[in-house]
Amino acid sequence: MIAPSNPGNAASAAVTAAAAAATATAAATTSSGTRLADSSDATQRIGGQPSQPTPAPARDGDPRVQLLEGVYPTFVPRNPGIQDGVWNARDADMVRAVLLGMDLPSLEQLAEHYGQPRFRAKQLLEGVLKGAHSVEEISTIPKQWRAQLLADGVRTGRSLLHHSVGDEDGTRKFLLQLHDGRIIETVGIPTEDRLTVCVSSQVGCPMRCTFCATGKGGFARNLSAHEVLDQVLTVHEQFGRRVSNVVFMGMGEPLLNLPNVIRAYHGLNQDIGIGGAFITISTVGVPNAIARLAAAKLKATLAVSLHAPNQALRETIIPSAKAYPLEALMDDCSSYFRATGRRVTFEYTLLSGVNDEKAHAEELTALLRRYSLMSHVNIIPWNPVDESEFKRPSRNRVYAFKQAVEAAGLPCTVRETRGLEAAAACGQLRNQFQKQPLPQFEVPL
Ligand SMILES: C[S@@+](CC[C@H](N)C(=O)[O-])C[C@H]1O[C@@H](n2cnc3c(N)ncnc32)[C@H](O)[C@@H]1O
Ligand code: SF4
Repeated sequence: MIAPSNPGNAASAAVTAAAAAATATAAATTSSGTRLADSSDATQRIGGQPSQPTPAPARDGDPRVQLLEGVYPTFVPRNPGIQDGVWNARDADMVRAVLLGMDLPSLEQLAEHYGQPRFRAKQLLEGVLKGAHSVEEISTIPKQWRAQLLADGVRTGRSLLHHSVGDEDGTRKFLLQLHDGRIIETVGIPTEDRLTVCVSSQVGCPMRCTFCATGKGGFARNLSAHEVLDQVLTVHEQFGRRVSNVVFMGMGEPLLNLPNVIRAYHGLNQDIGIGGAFITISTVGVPNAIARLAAAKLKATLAVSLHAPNQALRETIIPSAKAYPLEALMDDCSSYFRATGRRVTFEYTLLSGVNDEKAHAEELTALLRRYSLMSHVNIIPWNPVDESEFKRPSRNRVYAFKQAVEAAGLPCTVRETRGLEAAAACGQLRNQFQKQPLPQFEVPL
């Protein structure tokens, strides 16, 4: 593991400033021009309660990562404040409750708080999973209680469908408007026997990879677990079909939002019924985070966005690589494999004339073989992004690269480009609709 490039305090101060900037600009504008209040203000006023300061999230581990995770509050997290089996929830937590993503014990405590029998907790959960967008629509619970929950500002956690586009190959991209007016992208990718959802983990992304439309669009905040689950429920509803796979390959860097990603994983697994092996978490690399992911003992597949076989080239396309050198990243992948026994996938976005030479393929396979990770290479031909100087490689070039990787004995696939991706790379559609530019700032990794 590398040493931090910035002393902790300086890094913390920088990220705190970034967090404050994100919060200060949290008021957003809808497509119709209506200005929406920052949701933290809105929740503080719910139910006529006096303004309450939002509780600071717990910060264990690396403060550089933790501070970004805490950019935005998670309302009632899974197992909130449970210590020795007792939930020390305050009334203020109740009025901020979001049902989606709460686990059964927490929902039971919510029911008890209102003097309702425990079995009502299951009715709340099932109501939301079956498509209730508002507490009012959960018809299995008493009408009077519904009114009370509504008055207290208890939300289901569902977003508004803002816009959607479809392609003839069946892929559909959805823009979802969140509680605070911000917009995220989610994609449903159907095949005969699968429906995969490509979920976002953040509003924007602070990593600023040079070839990525999301990276160019700035960063606002982390998503809460319920905002990830909502994306999957939306795709399920829109396609009228069971979701089989979830990939964290939409907007954002999941390992900068690890607690919420882990909570979302458990919700996907336990509430929505998606097997852990059918969930993929993709990362460009965040110091200390891969070890924390290993410690969470998920069955998900780890996909690492490598995109270059050496440090010098990687730094030119991924700014955060300067703070997290390739060797340290590979050491962490190796430790992850030893700790979990799970194969790591390496993603390689192929950029014409930048990283697509045969020599790059050979260097890549030599690197992966050195770490003997049972790795698998997934080539992603670059999808054009407006105002970008990169070029998409030709089909011949893509398959020549694949052949060179396979010739060295490593399994390699090419990610099929669906029509929509070719027309609008990840993050680009959202950039067109998020009228208010998001702040740009450095992640002091
Ligand atoms: C959007 S990122 C999200 C997950 C995570 N932040 C990461 O970088 O792995 C998912 C994958 O999409 C790739 N990607 C981003 N923009 C792309 C583009 N315009 N064309 C092809 N792949 C792209 C990234 O390199 C990454 O491997
Ligand atoms: S590729 Fe991933 S890490 Fe890089 S800017 Fe895009 S979303 Fe963020």
